[in-house]
Amino acid sequence: MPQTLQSKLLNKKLRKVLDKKKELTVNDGTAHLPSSCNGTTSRTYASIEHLLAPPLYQAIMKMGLTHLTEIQSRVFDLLLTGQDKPSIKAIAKTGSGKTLAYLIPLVQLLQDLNVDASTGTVAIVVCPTRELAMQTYAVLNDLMQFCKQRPGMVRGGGVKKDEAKQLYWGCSIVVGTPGRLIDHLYNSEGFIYNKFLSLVIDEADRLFEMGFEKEMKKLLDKLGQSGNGHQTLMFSATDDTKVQKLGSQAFYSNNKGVPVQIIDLRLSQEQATVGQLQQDYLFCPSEKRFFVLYCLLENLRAKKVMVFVNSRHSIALYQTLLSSLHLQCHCIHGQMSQEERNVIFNRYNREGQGVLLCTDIAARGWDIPVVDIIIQYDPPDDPREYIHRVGRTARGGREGKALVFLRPEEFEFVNFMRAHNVQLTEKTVVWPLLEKYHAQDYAKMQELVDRNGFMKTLAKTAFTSYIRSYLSHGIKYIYNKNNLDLNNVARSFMLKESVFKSTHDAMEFQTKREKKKAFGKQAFKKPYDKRS
Ligand SMILES: Nc1ncnc2c1ncn2[C@@H]1O[C@H](COP(=O)(O)OP(=O)(O)OP(=O)(O)O)[C@@H](O)[C@H]1O
Repeated sequence: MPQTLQSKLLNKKLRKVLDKKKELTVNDGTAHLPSSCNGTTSRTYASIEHLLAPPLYQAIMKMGLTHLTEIQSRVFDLLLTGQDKPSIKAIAKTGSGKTLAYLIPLVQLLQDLNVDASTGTVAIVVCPTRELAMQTYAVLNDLMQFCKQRPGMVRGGGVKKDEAKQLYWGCSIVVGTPGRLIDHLYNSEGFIYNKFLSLVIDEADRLFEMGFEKEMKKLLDKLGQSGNGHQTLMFSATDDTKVQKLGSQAFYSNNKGVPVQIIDLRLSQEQATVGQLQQDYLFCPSEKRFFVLYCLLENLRAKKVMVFVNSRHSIALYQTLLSSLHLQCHCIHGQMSQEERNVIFNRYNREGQGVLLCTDIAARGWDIPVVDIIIQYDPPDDPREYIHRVGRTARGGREGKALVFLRPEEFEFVNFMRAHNVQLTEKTVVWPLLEKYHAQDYAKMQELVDRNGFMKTLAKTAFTSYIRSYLSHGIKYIYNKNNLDLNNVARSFMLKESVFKSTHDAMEFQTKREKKKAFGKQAFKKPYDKRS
């Protein structure tokens, strides 16, 4: 499709500004050098003031940013100073400041082009979860507080009509989740994006995985029809060869000759996670898992803790049991209503201590202030998910701890993670002390399940979900069903014995359930609500 006159003019204007900037750029040779402790380089925002429009610089100063992080420095060199407007694939560790690395150049782009509400949307940021979209939108709002343009947000769970109205009034940058973005691109007449220039895909490896790939294809197709040729900026802390193919299609489907640059900060570093993160594992037999979790949480009452659990049923069970002993926990999972999710997300964000029981919807991108420790009670799906989960702590140069529960039979996990550049150290459990101080209270929780029919049903459902998720785990040689003693597993769900006679029975049950899910009415009800 030929370029429109308007977009040509827009690109010409942009090139002029960029040329001017190139002349002004001074590389003092100190960029990218790590500074003392807080994860930033020695390069300051003051030293790049000339590359930034006054309203943007003013906002950056108000946000208290002084130094650039390495990823910011590398991305700005390409997007703020280069003559071309390249597409970028950037991989940098969790908490390294990727959000500002892409948002600052986008806001600067608006100033360079002097766009206004009538120009429509010039840039779109896609995020895999609603909370991540909200968080990114909040940072964007801060950055644009002195700009004349307005940002917008569209996400599952939001009021579609209000979002459409907001788009109609003109949002220069729109942050959103894929399903809702597609919805507006196809159905909202007031959504003007014929001068669209930049697409950001945050948590790119997640967004090109199964489950999102169809939506992403649809999104790219639709944006491709805008005909201008846009840059694509992909960011993540991890990469995956399985999804690389689809990801590279995003670069080339509508780039109209836009060059592609790769920034992979992992190559220069031996560890996949940040240095100030202490990572431990503990061996714990199946039947003792919840007992040990309870003891840990008792001892961590004064800390801010996130506990990753693989099913919402387990979350419901553990939350009820723990609160019966006055150990209050927040919980968040994909089946909660959006309002509930917002309330919990905001409350946990504000609190200085407390426990959040969560599923993997909280694994990626969440920037919660000062989480002290991440506990992976149930196993992560793969090394990438492990890296994102532990990345919720030790952010922005701060220190943090992470602990993963392993059954003794799962010891290979340690070597497996070492092969993925994650070093774990063993934490020993002093069993006699735990028994001495906590066994009595634990017995009270056991009694609660024994006596209460509702709790027993909850425990059975949680157990069933755990077994199903264990049996479908991708790393079979580590999470091996053959060495799973179902009765012992049942004990950590406060049950006397397993619901199934064998793992085979559990598999059968799983198949029936899945068939029902695939062909039942529920499967078609809310296609975009299920994952996020
Ligand atoms: N230049 C900077 N100076 C000080 N703090 C910064 C800077 N850049 C980012 N931060 C802070 O560091 C924290 C982590 O940033 P951000 O959320 O962008 O990380 P990320 O790389 O996107 O992490 P993830 O991969 O987990 O999504 C945030 O609290 C952010 O405000």
